Amino acid sequence: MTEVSVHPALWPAPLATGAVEATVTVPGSKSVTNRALVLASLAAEPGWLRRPLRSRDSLLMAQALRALGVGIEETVSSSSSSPAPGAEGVPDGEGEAWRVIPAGLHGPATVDVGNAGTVMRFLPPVAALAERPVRFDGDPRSYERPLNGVIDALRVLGARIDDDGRGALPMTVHGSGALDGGSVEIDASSSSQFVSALLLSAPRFNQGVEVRHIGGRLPSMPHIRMTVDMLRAVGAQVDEPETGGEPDVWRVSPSAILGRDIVIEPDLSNAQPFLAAALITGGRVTIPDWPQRTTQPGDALRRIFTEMGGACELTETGLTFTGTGRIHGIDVDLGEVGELTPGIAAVAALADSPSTLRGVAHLRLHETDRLAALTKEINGLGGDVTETEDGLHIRPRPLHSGVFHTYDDHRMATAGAVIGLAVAGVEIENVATTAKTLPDFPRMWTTMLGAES
Ligand SMILES: O=C(O)C1=C[C@@H](OP(=O)(O)O)[C@@H](O)[C@H](O)C1
Ligand SMILES: C=C(OP(=O)(O)O)C(=O)O
Repeated sequence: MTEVSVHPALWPAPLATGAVEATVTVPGSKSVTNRALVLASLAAEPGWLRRPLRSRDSLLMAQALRALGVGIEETVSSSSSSPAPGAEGVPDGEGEAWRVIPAGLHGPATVDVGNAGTVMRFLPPVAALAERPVRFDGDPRSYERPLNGVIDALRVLGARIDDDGRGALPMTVHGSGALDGGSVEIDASSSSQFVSALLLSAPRFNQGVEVRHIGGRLPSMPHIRMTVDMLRAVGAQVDEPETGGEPDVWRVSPSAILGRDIVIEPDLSNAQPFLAAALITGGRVTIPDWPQRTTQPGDALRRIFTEMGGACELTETGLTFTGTGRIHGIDVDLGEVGELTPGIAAVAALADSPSTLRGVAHLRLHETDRLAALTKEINGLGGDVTETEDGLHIRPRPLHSGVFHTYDDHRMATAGAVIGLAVAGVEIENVATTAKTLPDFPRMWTTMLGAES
């Protein structure tokens, strides 16, 4: 639905000429921003998001919610603007804030999901609470990404949805202004976002929801934890496996959602390429405001990149990661943190020993088939990667120059840039695709390298 550029330019990935020494401020988390937008839109009173991510995925989310009647006002926090009551810990002048003013949700509307999993999965339950039809459409790839868990579940919970029978986009949700809710079984082994989607809107369902996962292994559990934590922070009552509930069952009671004032954490998955730069070049990179406690999967990088050869220190001010220039291979199950796979594969291709990345078969259904794309592109530079049933074997080889294709996948682009630090002549096709979650990536990358010692 959104225009995709036909002849994206090649971006020469800069080669590192020394150890990277930099402090990199990373914009807000996509996953936290888009959950916060949904919850604030369903709330009983206005709320604030401080330091939200402004990227394609979050702007599509905001645009869709506005189309359903929600007011989302963008302001720049400064001493001249009046801070919301209770806004703590955000100094004046520190970036943007979005004020979200909930309203009666209504169609008719068309939602462009782009290729955002969070938009295509989190918004159909919201549309089911709206009056009148809401049509969902998106990039060609969005038609191929699984949505059946959400569509089938919403039908069981009382919604009327017209799709073409494939359980995928495009589709129309015919909302009636309310949804019964109740109990539903889903197979969420292809995406944790099915569970998150149903839970996020559930306080507003007449009977709340009970979601029971009945399929194979559920990926990305930290993202479900994030959903549960954020629901509890807005006053919802949630029973879930990790706090004594039944395994694979989540329950949300009907309740009002409180309007809150929240500061969005930096996106730790988008910190990954910058940490990788320290690891690869034997440098040191600091990411300010790295949270002391978080449900973001990117926090696992502290452990994973340490095992691959670096060291890190988490202080009050942020995370400092230091590399030695020696990179070790790793045998790791990434099922909980699948979105880190492209960046880890890039580092693994430069290591001194082989790696096995497991537990990520569902990545075949992400922005692109990430297992096929990583295999093809790393091998295209002279690498030796093979796909397994649920991941990748990566045997490091001397790599050479070439074009690294991205398949409209932001994390392929940043993975290619990481390889380009160590391999001369790597060109990234369509680096602009990083705009999905990190629009300023090329400038941030060259600024970081400008600070090489
Ligand atoms: O809920 C979320 O914010 C996300 C959940 C994960 O999706 P999958 O469970 O489909 O992998 C993750 O990969 C995606 O980047 C963001
Ligand atoms: C899988 C990802 O995104 P989405 O939210 O579109 O699923 C990702 O960002 O790595």
